[in-house]
Amino acid sequence: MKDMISDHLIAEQPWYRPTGNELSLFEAAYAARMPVMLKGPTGCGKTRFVEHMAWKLGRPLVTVACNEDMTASDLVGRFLLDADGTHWQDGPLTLAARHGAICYLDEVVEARQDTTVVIHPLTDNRRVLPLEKKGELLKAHPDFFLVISYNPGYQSLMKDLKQSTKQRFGALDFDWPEEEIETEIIAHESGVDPETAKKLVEIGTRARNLKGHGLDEGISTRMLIHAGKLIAQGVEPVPACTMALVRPITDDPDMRDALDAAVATYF
Ligand SMILES: Nc1ncnc2c1ncn2[C@@H]1O[C@H](COP(=O)(O)OP(=O)(O)OP(=O)(O)O)[C@@H](O)[C@H]1O
Repeated sequence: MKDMISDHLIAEQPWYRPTGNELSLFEAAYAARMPVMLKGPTGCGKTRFVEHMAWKLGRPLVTVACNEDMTASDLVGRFLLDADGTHWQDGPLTLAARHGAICYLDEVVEARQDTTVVIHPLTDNRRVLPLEKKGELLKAHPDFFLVISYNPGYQSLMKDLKQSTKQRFGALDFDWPEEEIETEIIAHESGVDPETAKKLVEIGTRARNLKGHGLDEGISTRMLIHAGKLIAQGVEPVPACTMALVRPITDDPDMRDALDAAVATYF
């Protein structure tokens, strides 16, 4: 089991460009063992930030992509039957709590509320995880730390975290970086020159202004990086932007025209 957790250690520094004081706030929260919620739209750097922090703090990182079919057993663990009989297998949350990893529950709002409540005893000063089926009360390793991500845009009355869950966390807001910083990120991650990266960011800014006027979500940093990677592969900028930025985000013909026009302004 020790070996399984060492698989989660991050050997090389994941490049992360800070956009504010998030590094020091996260470190302080970690030192205080105050669970952290990263709030922000899809593709704005939350996962990269957690990876960077796990590397910086020297902790293994166990990531779980949450979904509505996920059960408490998927997080905590279950008995498995094999040729030698039954044996217990820790779920990702238990693995992290037992060995002192950072557990990152990505898009936690996707999980049903009856699944999410299993984190409650781990996120207050008890720091325990009851493994009811196994009859074990696991005391979390002193280095165990819980991080969740949450996209406020997706929230609805049907799908939201309970107040009793929210109030266990400190929260850091993530958003699209300032243009200068996002340009640096696009250039670094995709390999395009800074001038092209700047144009992509400007297209992104225009498209983000359409959010709420026909677009559900703005073009993410991730999508701009995709466009940059196609350009770095030798694809002409217009088809690269059409493929990476316009086509994935909307099927509405008027919206596609508006985005195509934004691309044509810069390339
Ligand atoms: N501040 C940043 N420093 C370095 N890279 C960044 C930064 N912000 C965004 N990126 C880049 O954007 C990509 C997408 O970010 P990331 O995967 O962290 O998004 P996310 O917010 O976790 O999205 P999701 O909620 O969909 O998982 C990263 O792979 C990275 O290349």
